[in-house]
Amino acid sequence: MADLVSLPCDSLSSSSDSDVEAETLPSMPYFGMDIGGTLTKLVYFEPLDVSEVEGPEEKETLRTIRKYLTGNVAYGKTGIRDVHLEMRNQKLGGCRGTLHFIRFPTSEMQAFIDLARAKNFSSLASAICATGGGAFKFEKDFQEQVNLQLHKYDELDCLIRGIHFIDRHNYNVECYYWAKPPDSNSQTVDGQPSSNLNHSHCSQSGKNHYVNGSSQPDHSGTSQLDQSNFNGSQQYILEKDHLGDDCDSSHSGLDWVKKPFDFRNPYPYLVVNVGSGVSILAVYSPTNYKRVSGTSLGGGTFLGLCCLLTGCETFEEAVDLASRGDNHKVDRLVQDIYGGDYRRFNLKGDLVASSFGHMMSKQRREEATREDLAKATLVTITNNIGSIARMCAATEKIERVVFVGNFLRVNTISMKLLAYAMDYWSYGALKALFLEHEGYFGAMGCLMEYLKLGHPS
Ligand SMILES: Nc1ncnc2c1ncn2[C@@H]1O[C@H](COP(=O)(O)OP(=O)(O)O)[C@@H](O)[C@H]1O
Ligand SMILES: CC(C)(COP(=O)(O)O)[C@@H](O)C(=O)NCCC(=O)O
Repeated sequence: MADLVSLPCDSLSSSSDSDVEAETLPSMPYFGMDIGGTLTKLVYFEPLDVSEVEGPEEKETLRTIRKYLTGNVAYGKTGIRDVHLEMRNQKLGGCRGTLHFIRFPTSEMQAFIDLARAKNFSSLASAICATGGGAFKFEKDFQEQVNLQLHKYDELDCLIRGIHFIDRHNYNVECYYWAKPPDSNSQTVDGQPSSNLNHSHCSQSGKNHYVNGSSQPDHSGTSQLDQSNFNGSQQYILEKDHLGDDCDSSHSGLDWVKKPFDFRNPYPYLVVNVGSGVSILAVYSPTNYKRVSGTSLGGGTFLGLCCLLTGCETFEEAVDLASRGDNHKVDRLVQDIYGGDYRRFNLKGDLVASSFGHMMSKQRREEATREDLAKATLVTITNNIGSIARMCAATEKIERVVFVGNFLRVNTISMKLLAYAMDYWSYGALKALFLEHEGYFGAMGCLMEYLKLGHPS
């Protein structure tokens, strides 16, 4: 089998395509694989025409693989193709085709290896490109059981490359944010108690004054990176009480609305990758980034704790339970401790003072439902991630914070809470951004490595 096959499509594409570098693509099939702590993500590029491939046996095997992947939306009991994320008519290395996005639990890796053997994958390629911790963990299994080498790439390099590639190729659709509705100051959310956040800083421009003479910053959404309260710490003593009625009482952002964001010139920005655990990166250019922090309290923690506390079995079930719960039955609020607001430091009574703080009471434990426990777990993990992200943004002096990772899948509660928290705690200085392909950027970046595509400009 030849290492390189002639391109099935036009091999020399127009010079205006920034992503074209290689004149020949490596052997098909074209896969990028990200073997994460919980989920394995596969990005499969399906060229429009495979007729140029040499050898009838190879052609047949390629067809079988293509038919299996694109003819199904579910694979076995746990594999899923996210059809809604499919990207058609994409040009990669001079070749047009469709990008498909597939995931399965990493715990099912043995079934995947068995499938690769059954589909005779190694007759087509001697190696697959892989990233994520599992690229290291499962390397020997692939080698011994399917005779496939894993070409390993760093997961954070792949993540950044994948973000830039998909954003450029899904222009105007990929990146979005959650915006507060025009009259958000007067709204409460879905009949829920009004606060889910750990901190509150009400905005009433011109009304309240600090002893150093500065007025409290407003929530206009304009950049205020140099403001003293950027990191949410309260360094000033208030001259007077300012917990007025016009404080935003909707502390969950649940009434916020989705809007597109132009991500063409995003630098510098922070990436908060919420997978099993959380990695936080500061990105300064397409090729310059650093990992600034991380936390072990991530998506795996949410799912693990939820399974323990509620007996649920899946992520979808956990999020659904949370959507019907009330965390205030579980969390202790400022008013549970103060009897009302803690006025001196601007903590409203309905803020969470102590996550799960009510659960020390036997009666409260008996009253809390599975839904309440799921919601409290989701809010606790989300707020903690938001808090750490906010501190990293302050330290790095960065305004845009992009949240990715599959923790955000079907999880608008967390997205809106993060959007709200970023905005509120920073007085509008920080903007939380989100990307449609949530957990697939590592796998996309890995496919780019395989195809030897350059960084999009
Ligand atoms: N179908 C699912 N099964 C398990 N976890 C899921 C699922 N969908 C979303 N999640 C959430 O996504 C997290 C994994 O995110 P991901 O970005 O794929 O990370 P990793 O690379 O560590 O696997 C899980 O911890 C869980 O919170
Ligand atoms: C080790 C990891 C990079 C693995 O990535 P994941 O599979 O969770 O996406 C990530 O879980 C992580 O950064 N954990 C937090 C470690 C810490 O900084 O405390």
